[in-house]
Amino acid sequence: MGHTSVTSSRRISPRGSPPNLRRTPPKIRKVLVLREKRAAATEDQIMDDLLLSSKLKRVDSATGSVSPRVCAADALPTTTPAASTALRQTQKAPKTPYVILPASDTFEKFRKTSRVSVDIGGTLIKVVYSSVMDEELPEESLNGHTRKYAYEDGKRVLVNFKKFTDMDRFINFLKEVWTDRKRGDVIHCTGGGSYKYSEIIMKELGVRLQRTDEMRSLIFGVNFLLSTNVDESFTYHHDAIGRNKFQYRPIAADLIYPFLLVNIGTGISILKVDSPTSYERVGGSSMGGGTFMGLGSLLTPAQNFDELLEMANRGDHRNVDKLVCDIYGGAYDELGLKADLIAGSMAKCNRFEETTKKQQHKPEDIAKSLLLMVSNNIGQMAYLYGTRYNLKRIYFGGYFIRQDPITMRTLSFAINYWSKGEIEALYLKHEGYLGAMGSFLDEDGKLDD
Ligand SMILES: Nc1ncnc2c1ncn2[C@@H]1O[C@H](COP(=O)(O)OP(=O)(O)O)[C@@H](O)[C@H]1O
Ligand SMILES: CC(C)(COP(=O)(O)O)[C@@H](O)C(=O)NCCC(=O)O
Repeated sequence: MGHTSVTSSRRISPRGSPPNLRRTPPKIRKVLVLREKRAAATEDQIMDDLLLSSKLKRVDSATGSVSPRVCAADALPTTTPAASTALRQTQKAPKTPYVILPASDTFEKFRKTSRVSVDIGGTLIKVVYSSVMDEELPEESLNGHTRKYAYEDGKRVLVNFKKFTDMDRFINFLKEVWTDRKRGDVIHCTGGGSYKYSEIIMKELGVRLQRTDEMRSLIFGVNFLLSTNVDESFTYHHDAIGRNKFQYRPIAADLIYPFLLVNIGTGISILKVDSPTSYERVGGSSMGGGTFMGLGSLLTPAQNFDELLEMANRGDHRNVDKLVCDIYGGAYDELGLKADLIAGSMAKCNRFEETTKKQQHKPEDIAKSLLLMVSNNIGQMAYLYGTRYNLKRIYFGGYFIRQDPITMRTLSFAINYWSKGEIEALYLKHEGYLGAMGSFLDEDGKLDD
């Protein structure tokens, strides 16, 4: 595999091995490292801005038309004044991305009682819960929508998003925030853990559990987010500068379908979605986020996902991957394979030969190679399913993505390269919460008590 590698923009010599940072004179190396660090910090800042503001270019996903940078929340219907919130704890505007529920009979009830949902997957516990917000929102946190709008209807119902890696912490958190819960109340649940941990959850929280099928939850979730949150989905353009790397891709509710959803959690589920109620899981793969974490923890000293990802962002995969130029001495022009394409992931790490036996490889380089290997593979698979079902938009969900530049660049490159620009790779702000969001909304789950 590894046909769709994305490599760093440093130029490689056509008939030699690629330049290596370690061979660069120390002074220049220092400058290069500093520059890379600064670039990474800017990237983080851009990602935060992306999630909390609406100052990015908007290109309509269906028509391709570019719209002015209007505010996201303006597109939401106005809410009616708050009903009694006596039972509810109120809170300040969260610092993380949230969704303000639109006014409709369905959501009105969340003003009066708490609604809590959890998606317990193979790795992470994702919680979505409602809260009432008592203060007006600062302009920035409102995705740019005007102060007037914020004052108008006073209290708002927010949907909050939080993830846990630990069951005890998750339970304790809910005990703290879900203060108005009483016996007979329901916690909405999805994911494998909604079976595995049902008894603990019910016993500890003293509530009943209502289960929604994982795939149904994903579709409900993505449908709600795409149709409610104007700036939910975006594209990633690695070669652009600054904010232009990201473009929002709003889409009219009646044009959302059909699309392909590739959910990258511990493993991968691929769904062809024709409508909120008509969908099919057309494929899957075991080479997902769990693989990146598992192999990453075997092969590097990283202590957690964030460290591993950060390592990958510093690494140079060309030290561990065999490129086309390592085999051909340059490009393989007859097949259109560029010299810097990955020919074999981690192929430079084999210790079966005398010449390579004693070679040491940097963990950063291994982490980068691993991330590229997993993302390339997913990108190509997504493209193949997209083509098979003639779908023009592929939404990527799941906590693996983490809006990471390398991951998004690799996925987008693969889709764009193989489909010759016919299929678009799209990302979601609430990528990791599709399942939890869907079960939050589902009224017809199965009660377990
Ligand atoms: N803080 C984190 N801790 C663990 N895994 C993380 C973290 N952030 C991102 N991930 C990635 O997200 C994957 C889990 O994604 P998720 O969508 O929550 O799947 P699941 O439902 O299987 O838990 C992990 O396998 C890992 O690759
Ligand atoms: C079993 C799962 C649906 C569980 O979801 P997850 O916890 O990974 O989000 C998923 O891991 C998966 O689809 N795995 C791939 C299985 C396959 O080879 O089709």
